[in-house]
Amino acid sequence: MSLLTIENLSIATSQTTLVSGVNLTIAPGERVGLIGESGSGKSLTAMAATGLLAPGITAKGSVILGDTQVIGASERKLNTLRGRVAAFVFQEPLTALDPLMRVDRQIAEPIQRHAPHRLSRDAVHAAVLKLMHDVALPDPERIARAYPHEISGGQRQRIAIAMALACEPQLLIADEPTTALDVTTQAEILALLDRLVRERNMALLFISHDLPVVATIVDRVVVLRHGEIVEAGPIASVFGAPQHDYTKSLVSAAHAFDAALGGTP
Ligand SMILES: Nc1ncnc2c1ncn2[C@@H]1O[C@H](COP(=O)(O)OP(=O)(O)OP(=O)(O)O)[C@@H](O)[C@H]1O
Repeated sequence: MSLLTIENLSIATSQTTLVSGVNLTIAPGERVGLIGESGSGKSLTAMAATGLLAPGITAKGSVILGDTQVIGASERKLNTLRGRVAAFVFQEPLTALDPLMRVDRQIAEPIQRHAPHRLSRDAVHAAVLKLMHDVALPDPERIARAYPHEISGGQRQRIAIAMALACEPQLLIADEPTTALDVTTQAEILALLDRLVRERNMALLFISHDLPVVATIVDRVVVLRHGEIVEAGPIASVFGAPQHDYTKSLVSAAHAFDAALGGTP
């Protein structure tokens, strides 16, 4: 059974269709990339997966997350899925973090919200430190007491990942999680996501405009252009023998970049 089944999804404002005819399934433990240029509808598709579209934007078709039809579901129902069935990591960790709250309280919040019973302070603190350890944050006792502006961008993204992991989601949706980071930190965060997804047997929907980045972490890729899927398949075939002109241009741009860096053309 799949974890996420999107069928014939269209997303529109009252004026324009932004996404149309999108089909996408993700099985438990599967890693899928969603790629396309800026504005192609990647984020909207991901938001629709958990019913997070902004007011004034409507989705049609079918989105089944876990065993729930997301389209038309109540906020109350959707809140039981968010965090537990699917959790998000966004491009800019500061959007997920409250600038005025210490890191430990922010990680504690989803732990407490989803706990089946009230947890003691010590139990919450231990759970926070465990998550910080899982995302390989150095000096967790210090960082736990810090405010977001007192830590690096890479550390902030690790905190955002820890918060996403708090409720042990079956599907992690990572929307350009490394785009705002420098190249070295980008590689570290990718390696971390790769390890966490493997160790926790989570499924991954990884969104990026960057084909080489996607290729390092997913098995299968779906290419969006102007709100429609133009190509989909295992990473080796999409990379090795792209069919659509747009995908061909993405692949040759990636090869050209590689060649410029002295890699294999
Ligand atoms: N709230 C909104 N109201 C109107 N249009 C929107 C809204 N959100 C997104 N759009 C439009 O929908 C299209 C798809 O947006 P989306 O954010 O999904 O693109 P994307 O592929 O994720 O791009 P990026 O890589 O830049 O994040 C864009 O043209 C965008 O301007």
